[in-house]
Amino acid sequence: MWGHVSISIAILLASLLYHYYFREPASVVVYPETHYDYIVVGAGTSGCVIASRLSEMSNVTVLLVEAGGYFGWLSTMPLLAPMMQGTEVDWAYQTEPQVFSSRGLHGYRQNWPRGKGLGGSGQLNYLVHSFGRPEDYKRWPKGWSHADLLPYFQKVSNIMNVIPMPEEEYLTKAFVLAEESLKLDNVSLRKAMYTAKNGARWSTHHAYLRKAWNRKNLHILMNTLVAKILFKNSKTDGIKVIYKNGSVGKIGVRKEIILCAGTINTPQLLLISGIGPIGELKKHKIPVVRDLPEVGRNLFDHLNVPVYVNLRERVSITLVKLQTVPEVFNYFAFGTGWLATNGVMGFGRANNSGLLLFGVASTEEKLLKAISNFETETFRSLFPSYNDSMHEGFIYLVTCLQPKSRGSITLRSSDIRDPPKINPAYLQDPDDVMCTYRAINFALETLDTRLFREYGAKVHVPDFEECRHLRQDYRDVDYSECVMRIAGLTSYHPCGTCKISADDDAVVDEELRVKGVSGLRIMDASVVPSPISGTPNSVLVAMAERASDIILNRSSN
Ligand SMILES: Cc1cc2nc3c(=O)[nH]c(=O)nc-3n(C[C@H](O)[C@H](O)[C@H](O)COP(=O)(O)OP(=O)(O)OC[C@H]3O[C@@H](n4cnc5c(N)ncnc54)[C@H](O)[C@@H]3O)c2cc1C
Repeated sequence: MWGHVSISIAILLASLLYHYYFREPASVVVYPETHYDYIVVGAGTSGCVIASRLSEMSNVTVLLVEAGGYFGWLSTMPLLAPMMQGTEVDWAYQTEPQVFSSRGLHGYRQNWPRGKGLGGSGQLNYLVHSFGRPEDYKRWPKGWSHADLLPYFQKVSNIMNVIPMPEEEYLTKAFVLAEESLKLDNVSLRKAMYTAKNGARWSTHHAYLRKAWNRKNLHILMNTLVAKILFKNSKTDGIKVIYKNGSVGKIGVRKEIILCAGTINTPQLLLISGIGPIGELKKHKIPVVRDLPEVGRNLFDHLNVPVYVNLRERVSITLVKLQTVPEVFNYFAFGTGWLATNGVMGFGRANNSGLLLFGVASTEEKLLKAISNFETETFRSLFPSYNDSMHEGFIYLVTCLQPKSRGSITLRSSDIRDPPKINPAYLQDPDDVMCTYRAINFALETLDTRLFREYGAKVHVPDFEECRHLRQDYRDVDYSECVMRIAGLTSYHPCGTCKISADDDAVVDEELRVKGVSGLRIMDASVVPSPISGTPNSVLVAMAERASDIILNRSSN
């Protein structure tokens, strides 16, 4: 009898799991209707929030169009996120060769991964949570001040399940305690926060879209590329789409199209649709709908300098420690242990200097070289643990939080399938060099504190041929500059290419409406007007919540 009961329970559990994970949600469609009230382009961090909130109104119809499909199980494990880069769920962009940076990377190009599929880059990212600093928003236009966004930040912290790194961790403790000993202004060294639930990734795909994807008034069209926005007398008429099989279609819109395709693809789509600097449109023989000179400009990103710190004590995460049976068992049975985290233990700031403490000592050469695009010599020089999976240490990712360099997105061709030209112009502004140098020194100062000294923390100084004529010491500004121009890496935070502003030079107004046309808004990282002193994902979720209220003419609740 007990045998039958166990089998029945097993079948019940299996069918529940199957239904939870594999059943196609009712909103997913293959053949869309001819018209919708709202069309949301891109199911990434922002698009999932917008589509979910708009479809709460049962009297409107919403279509969410996404170029990719579902992300696989790998995306659920926080620590394995880098393994998805370069796969079919990544747009796998590369920047143009950089003039002022990236000298230790193949072709002087940075890899710029972007998520492709339900959840977008939020399904590929490292889950670090931050809302930046209140003063960041002083430069933002009306309606987007820190006070305006605060109710949304509070709401989002719950919905996105923001949690801290585990309490008992050695490196976190050393990092947080270091704050007391530092004689720096506005310093804060905190335990890193991230968005996860029961050891698994928690993105807007989970927190918003999954809650909405059985609604009758929401349709989700996957594996479909939006190729162009169509206009009739400067008012949006619909979208031109390319389906997976290559066939082309048109879908009409009654109220609004909301672009949520991200910092790179949103300006690309606008340009191809005839909205952008007239010179760029003419160069590609694109009929002009609206001359908007700022489309694609104002591109900014944080440039991270990886500073490796050797440790004497066994207090970091090494590959050997990760591959033990209890570690793997604890993850799969209880959703705990290092595999359940993103490995980021501390997040620090002192004025415009930023620090992330990544506690994984081992640097798996094949994977990290593939994702960073580092040349072998650069990689081996930076990371003494490249061939030793037991080496103890950690990586400080050091950054200037308010970079001044600005780059651009321009077209390679008028075909949406051709990747646009990405030029972040890292370190073009000399102030960014000094700002990054100060951040490196901030990192060094944290190491000269009690617990880090007890752990035997000692900074590793890379021996780059190009910097050998200089004093091999990060405290030497010329040496630090040399290293940052060779080894600085994207932090994956590009924003700003369709900035919000009340000024004439803006792409969208304070209500996110694209200037000079009607029925078109943007809500994604491209509208962020100036850098956030932290990570952008949670800020975008809050902004998308506010954008939904603006579109539906609701107040915050
Ligand atoms: C590797 C990596 C690590 C990161 N780590 C962090 C972190 O730890 N913390 C943090 O806060 N931020 C992090 N970020 C940044 C953060 O994830 C992004 O800023 C955020 O996800 C951007 O959201 P978005 O809505 O602007 O665009 P996305 O989330 O990129 O969404 C855009 C969506 O639009 C779709 N799309 C694009 N073009 C088209 C088209 N023509 N037709 C149809 N669909 C289209 C895309 O496929 C995608 O799904 C990271 C990013 C990456 C890539």
